[in-house]
Amino acid sequence: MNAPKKMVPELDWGTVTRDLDEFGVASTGQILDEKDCRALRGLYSDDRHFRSRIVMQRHGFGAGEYKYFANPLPPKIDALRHAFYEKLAPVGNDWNRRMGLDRRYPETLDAFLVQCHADNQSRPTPLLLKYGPGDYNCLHQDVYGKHLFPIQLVILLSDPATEFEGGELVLTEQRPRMQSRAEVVPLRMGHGAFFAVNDRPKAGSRGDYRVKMRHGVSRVRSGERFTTGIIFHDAA
Ligand SMILES: O=C(O)CCC(=O)C(=O)O
Ligand SMILES: [Fe+2]
Repeated sequence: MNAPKKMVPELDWGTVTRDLDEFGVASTGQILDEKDCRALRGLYSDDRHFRSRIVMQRHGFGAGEYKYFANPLPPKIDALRHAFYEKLAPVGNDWNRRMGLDRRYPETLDAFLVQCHADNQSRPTPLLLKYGPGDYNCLHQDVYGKHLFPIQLVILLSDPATEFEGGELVLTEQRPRMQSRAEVVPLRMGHGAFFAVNDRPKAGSRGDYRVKMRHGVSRVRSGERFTTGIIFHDAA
């Protein structure tokens, strides 16, 4: 008999934490199989799953579109959001301590969301993004109010070998009084990356300093690219 398929894969959290600390971004390895990726992509055209649709060009965000999932979230997304939050909360707490911020994150996502909801940050933020030829996502930060969890996740739902060209995930790190550094994150279908939402501490020769991160997507040169984003704070 086959064992039931686990909803949440085991990740190498030691490596994830180390890469997040050093670079502000960490590859996850495979999180979703091809069937999961196709199933999530398949939800895009059915508006019952979503609370809103954003056409990026209308807001100057880039080109392409995305939709925020409505509650209840797809079970897979909800399971990953809960499980990964618990692994990342200690990293967030360590970052805040090193940046001199008072905010500490509770152990569970539900406890954190109670805090968000108490201040009217209660709209779910996980989203599905769709890019066609020529589309791109300008460098940005997913901040939706005063409650902010400092790390988020994106998972690629299309196959870069066969389904699209271009469309690389790009991150920039802005250092105080220095030029910005860029990082391009190669992703495979079903693989993802954790990255800093905005500020993070960076270890320097004279202690920690604060760097500002932004993320975006370079121009899709051909084909269609889907991703799903898991942000842990809810939105106002
Ligand atoms: O499509 C991507 O790779 C990035 C999407 C994004 O901006 C996000 O998930 O917050
Ligand atoms: Fe984003």
